[in-house]
Amino acid sequence: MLQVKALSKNFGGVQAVKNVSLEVNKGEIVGLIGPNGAGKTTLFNMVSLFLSSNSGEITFLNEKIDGSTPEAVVKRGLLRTFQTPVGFPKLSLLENLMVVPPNEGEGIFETFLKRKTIVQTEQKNYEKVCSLLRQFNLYDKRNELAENLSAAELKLLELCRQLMADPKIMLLDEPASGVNPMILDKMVDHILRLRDEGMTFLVIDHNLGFIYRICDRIYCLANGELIASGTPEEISNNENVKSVYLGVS
Ligand SMILES: Nc1ncnc2c1ncn2[C@@H]1O[C@H](COP(=O)(O)OP(=O)(O)OP(=O)(O)O)[C@@H](O)[C@H]1O
Repeated sequence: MLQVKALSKNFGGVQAVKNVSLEVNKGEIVGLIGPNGAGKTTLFNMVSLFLSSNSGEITFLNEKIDGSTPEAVVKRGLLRTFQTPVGFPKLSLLENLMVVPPNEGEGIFETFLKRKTIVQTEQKNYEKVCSLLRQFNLYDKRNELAENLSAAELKLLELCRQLMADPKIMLLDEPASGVNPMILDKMVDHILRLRDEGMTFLVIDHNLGFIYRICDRIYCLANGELIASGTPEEISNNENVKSVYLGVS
C-alpha cells in the first residue's frame, strides 16, 4: 500500500534521514522506532508531504506521491496524527468532528439549490460523529470543550478526527505518549479493532511495550539510517537495536 524508496533529507549539515526504504502492506500495523533524533518524525513529515525530500520516492496505492500536496494525499486516504494533537480547544467534541473540510464548503447560491443534499450530508456526518464518539467512549463528553479533555482523551479525539475522513492508512505519531496504562490498553484495543475492520497503520512510539503489542513488523532507525527491521520478537532480540535504542550492548 505504501512504499518508501531510498528517501533522504538534510537540514543544512544534518542528515536527518539517509537512504531509508520501507513498506507497509494493506492490513498491517507497522512500527517505526528509534532513539531521539533518529529521523522518525522527519520521515513521517515527508511521507505525509508536510516536508519535501532531497531524494527518494514515495508510492501510495501504486501512485508516486512525492511532489504532491498534503491535501491531495489526505484525499487519497493517507492521514496522520501529530505528537501534540491538533484540533479546536474552544469547540466541543461534536463540533471538532463536524467541521467540514474547507474544500467542501458551499457558496450561498449552491447552498440554496442543494439544501436538501446538504442537510442529508450533515445528518450523515452527525450520525458518523456520534458513532465514532461511542466507539471511543467519548460520547458522554460530546458537548464538553476539547480543552477540558485529558491528554489521552485528546489522542482518542484525534483518532476520531482522522477516521471522519475515511482513511486507508493512518500514520500515528506517538499515540501512547502521555497515556496512562489503563487508557493505553484501550488504545491498543481500538487500534487492533480498526485493523480487524481493514485499516492499515504506520506507528511511531517510544513505548516499546506498546509497539510490540500492536505491530506485525517494526523498522528501527538510528542517526537517520535504517538499522533493523523484523517482527517484534526479532527486533526485541536484535543486538543493533539493543545497543543504539536501549543503550545496551
Ligand atoms: N526543521 C529542522 N531543522 C533542522 N534540523 C532538524 C529539523 N527537524 C529535525 N531536525 C534534525 O533532524 C534529526 C532527526 O530529527 P527527528 O525529529 O526526525 O527525529 P525523531 O526520531 O522524530 O526524534 P524524537 O523521537 O525526539 O521525536 C535531528 O538531528 C533533528 O535535530
